[in-house]
Amino acid sequence: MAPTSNTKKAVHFGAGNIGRGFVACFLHNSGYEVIFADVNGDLIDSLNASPSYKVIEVGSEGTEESAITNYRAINSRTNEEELIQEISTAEVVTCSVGPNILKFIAPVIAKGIDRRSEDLPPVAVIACENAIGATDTLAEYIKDPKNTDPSRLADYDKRARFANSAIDRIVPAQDPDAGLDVKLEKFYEWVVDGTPFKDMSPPDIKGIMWVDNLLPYIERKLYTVNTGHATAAYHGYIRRKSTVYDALQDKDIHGEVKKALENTANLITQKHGIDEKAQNEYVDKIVRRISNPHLEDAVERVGRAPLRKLSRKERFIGPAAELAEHGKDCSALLDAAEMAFRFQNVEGDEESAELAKIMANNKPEDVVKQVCGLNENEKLFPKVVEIVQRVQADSQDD
Ligand SMILES: NC(=O)c1ccc[n+]([C@@H]2O[C@H](COP(=O)([O-])OP(=O)(O)OC[C@H]3O[C@@H](n4cnc5c(N)ncnc54)[C@H](O)[C@@H]3O)[C@@H](O)[C@H]2O)c1
Ligand SMILES: O=P(O)(O)OC[C@@H](O)[C@@H](O)[C@H](O)[C@H](O)CO
Repeated sequence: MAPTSNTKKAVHFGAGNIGRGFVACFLHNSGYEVIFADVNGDLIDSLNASPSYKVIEVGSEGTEESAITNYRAINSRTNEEELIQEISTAEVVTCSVGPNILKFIAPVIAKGIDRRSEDLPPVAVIACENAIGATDTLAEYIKDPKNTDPSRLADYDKRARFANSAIDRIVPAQDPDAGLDVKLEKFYEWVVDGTPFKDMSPPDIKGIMWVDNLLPYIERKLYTVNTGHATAAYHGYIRRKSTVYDALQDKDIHGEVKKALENTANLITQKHGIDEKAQNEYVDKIVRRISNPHLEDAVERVGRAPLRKLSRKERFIGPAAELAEHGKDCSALLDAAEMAFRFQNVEGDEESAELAKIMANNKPEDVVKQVCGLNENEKLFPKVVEIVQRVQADSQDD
C-alpha cells in the first residue's frame, strides 16, 4: 500500500481521565499527533489554548512527570466536518468515552471511514473502554445501515480494521484546579487483539501488548481489577467511606474484596487455564494497586453507572452467572451486587437515579430481568431476586 504523509496521526474520542492520561500519552510517546474529539466545549478550548499538559504518575516509589504535546482538539458536537476530514486521513482512531456512548460517536467515525482514499492503509479502530468486546460493539454501530450504506461493506476491511482491547490503569477524577494535568498510577497494561492486522502492520504504539486471543485478558482484567475495585467502592459507599483507599482500610471491606476475588479467581483459572499461583499474585497486586493512598479515588467515581455495572456481561453478574451455573460459590459477588443495588440517587450519577426509579416501580423479578439481563432459567436468577426484594423492603422501611 502507498505510504502516506500523515501516517502518524491519531484521532481520540473522549479527552477525559483515561483519554488524556493514558491513551493520548502513549500515542504521543509513539510519535503520533493526537486529535482529541470531545463534546465538552470548555475542555476543547483549554486543550487548544495550551500547548502541553502534564501526566503525573504517583505511587510509593515517588512521583514522575512527563509533558504531552503535539495535539489539537475538535468539538465533535459543533465541528463534525473537520472531524470527518481528520478521521479520513488518520492512522488510528481510539476512544474512551464510556461503553454507553459508543453509539453516539459511531456516525461521525462511519463518515470519516467512508471518505478514506483507496491509497491509504485501513485505519485501526481500538475502543479503550471497560467492557468485553467494546470495539465490536462500536463496529456494529458504525456498520449499521443508518451510518454506513450496506453497499460499502463488501470491501470494508480496506478502509478500517477493528481491534478489541483491554486497558488497565487507574486514573481517578482530578482535582478541580488541576487544569488539563492528569494524576494517575504508575502501572499500566494495554492489551489489543492483533488478529485484525495479520496481513498488515499493526499501528506502532509503544506499550501495547498484541495478542491472538484477547478474551482471557479482558475477562481477567474486568473480573479482577474492576470487580475488586467496585466491591470496595459499593461496600465503602454504604459505610460512608470517601475513597477506595479509605474503604480498604476497613477490615470487613478488605475481606469482602478478597472473597469476591476468590470467587472470580475460581472462574478465571478454570475457564482460561490460568495458573492458580499466577492468579493469586495478580490478585495481590490488584489489591495493592487499588489501595494506593496517593490516588484519592472517590467511591462515587468507581461506583458510577450502577446499571451498567449490574448488567449481564459486567463485573458482578457476568462471573456470578457462570459460577452459579457450575454450582460454584459466588456469594461475595452477590453481596457486592447488593451494595450496588443500594447505590441509589448519588449526586451527579444519572444511572443511580434511574436505578432508584426502576427499584421503586417494578417487581423484583422484572428488576432482575431489566437490570441484570438474567432470565428465570438461569441458576443465578432467584438469588438476585432475593437481593432485590431485600433492598426494596429496606427502602420501604426508610
Ligand atoms: N479512569 C480509569 O481509571 C479508566 C481505566 C480504564 C478504562 N477506563 C474506561 O475509559 C472510559 C472513560 O473513562 P474516564 O474515566 O476517562 O471517564 P471521563 O468521564 O473522565 O472521560 C470521558 C470523556 O468522554 C467525553 N464524552 C462523552 N460523550 C462524548 C461524545 N459523545 N463524544 C466525544 N466525547 C464524549 C466526556 O466529555 C469526557 O471528557 C470508560 O469506559 C472507562 O471504563 C477508565
Ligand atoms: O470505569 P468504570 O466505571 O468501568 O469502572 C471504574 C473503575 O473501576 C475503573 O475506571 C478503573 O479505575 C480502571 O478500570 C482501572 O484500569
